[in-house]
Amino acid sequence: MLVAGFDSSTQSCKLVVRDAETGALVRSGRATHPEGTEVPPEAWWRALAAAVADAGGLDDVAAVSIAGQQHGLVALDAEGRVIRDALLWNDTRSAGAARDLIAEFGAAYLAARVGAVPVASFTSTKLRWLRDHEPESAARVAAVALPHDWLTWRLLGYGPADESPLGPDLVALTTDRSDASGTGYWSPRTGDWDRELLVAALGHEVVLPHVLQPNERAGETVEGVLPGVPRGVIVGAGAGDNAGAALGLDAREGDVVVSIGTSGTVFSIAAAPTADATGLVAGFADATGAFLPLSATLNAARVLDATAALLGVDHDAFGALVAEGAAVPHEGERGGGLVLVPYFDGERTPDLPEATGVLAGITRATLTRAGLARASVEGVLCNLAEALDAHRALGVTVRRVLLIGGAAVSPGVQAVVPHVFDVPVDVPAPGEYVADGAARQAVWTLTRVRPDWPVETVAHLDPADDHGLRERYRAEAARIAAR
Ligand SMILES: Nc1ncnc2c1ncn2[C@@H]1O[C@H](COP(=O)(O)OP(=O)(O)O)[C@@H](O)[C@H]1O
Ligand SMILES: O=C(CO)[C@@H](O)[C@H](O)COP(=O)(O)O
Repeated sequence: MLVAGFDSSTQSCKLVVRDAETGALVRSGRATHPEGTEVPPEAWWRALAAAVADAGGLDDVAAVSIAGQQHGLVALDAEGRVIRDALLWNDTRSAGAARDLIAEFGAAYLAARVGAVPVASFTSTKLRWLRDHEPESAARVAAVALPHDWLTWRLLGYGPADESPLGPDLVALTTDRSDASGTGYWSPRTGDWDRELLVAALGHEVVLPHVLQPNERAGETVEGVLPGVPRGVIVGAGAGDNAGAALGLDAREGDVVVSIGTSGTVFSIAAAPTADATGLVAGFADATGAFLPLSATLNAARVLDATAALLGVDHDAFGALVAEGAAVPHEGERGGGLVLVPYFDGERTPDLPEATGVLAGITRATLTRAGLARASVEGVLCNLAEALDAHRALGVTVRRVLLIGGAAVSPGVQAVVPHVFDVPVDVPAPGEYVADGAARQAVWTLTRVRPDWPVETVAHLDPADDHGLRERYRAEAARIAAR
């Protein structure tokens, strides 16, 4: 018996088809998403269809789940049509709306009520932005969904009357605990939507998706929904991508997952909900019925992409340059060496949406290609290590880090990791762990038993001396925050 899992992520849609019993990868598919921080959801649906075609169809698959990028605002009108392009998690135009909501309710109050202090990424702030900047669109909103909710709805056959077999039944929208917890108007503590905060953000009531439990069915597919998708495939609840990755890795308490993809994320499994009034750690829910304290940064793999592009090298040559730079001792370098604070796209953790990156410690000796490559990796990792410390401050147990995401395989990243993280780091075999989590959920939904598939590790990195790097990074980051 086969199952399938999707990861509809920021940059692409990835699909894995796995054997339900052993977890063996049978085939996979992939398609790219458009660039930009506002995207027509239709592009995700086209990419999902292309990923299905790329994988040779799902005719032999018994169950499927969709995980996806969190927070994105999909606003639907009463006819089930998307009202405007979706504003994604990395769109910072709603930074002012986040400040307004915090001013109205208070950071500590919101953290206690919905587990997190809103930042520009959260759906609630995007709704407030819509109310304030596009009031005609805001007035037409009849339902609000997240990317994975909307894709699940479409896969079940719902959508505008002329585009879907089942038509625009908004009440058929579903989501899961993990993605609901990233909206800013769902409480991980009570498990309920917070409609007062929804109305405070948008200005009026709307239909919100029904929140499914981790192994609950969203429904099953019908005829004619998508080429390569037969009728009768069981559709699981889906998940936010980070909760999907935690499930895909079978992460347990004591494990902290650090992902270096489009976003940088640090998340851990917790038995009880968290509420961090500093806003550094969002108290999300996970995809197993537990909780997922999470910090997300806007600046991760793309900082390395940008630095590699500047240096005119590909990923492999960039990794070699970083490894070369990592061998250079910091001692004796006046100022201690280059420090790159990587706020290229503004930053979310810490909450500095208007910030830009800074390169400090420049001397004639330090400003080398290898030094710059190394500093870019160090900066991205130090930013994530600061977030890890914020988890510890909340009482999260940190026994080891699991390093995943597109850039985790880089030898340059792996050369720097021991000097930044003060706990052992395991690097699971390169894979699509978000899509794998969705596939595990599909099995769980189908059989009522959470699968126990193995996870292979390809590297184990023990902590090493940081040569004062974390302290120098902290000083430079503090200078930016103080501005
Ligand atoms: N060997 C590598 N070294 C550094 N970065 C890499 C490498 N391979 C992929 N990446 C980067 O990883 C990012 C994609 O990460 P991924 O986790 O797949 O994305 P997403 O966050 O969209 O799911 C891209 O920015 C890509 O350039
Ligand atoms: O905003 C968050 C988590 O809070 C991001 O993790 C998004 O969920 C996007 O993830 P990727 O597409 O980068 O994997």
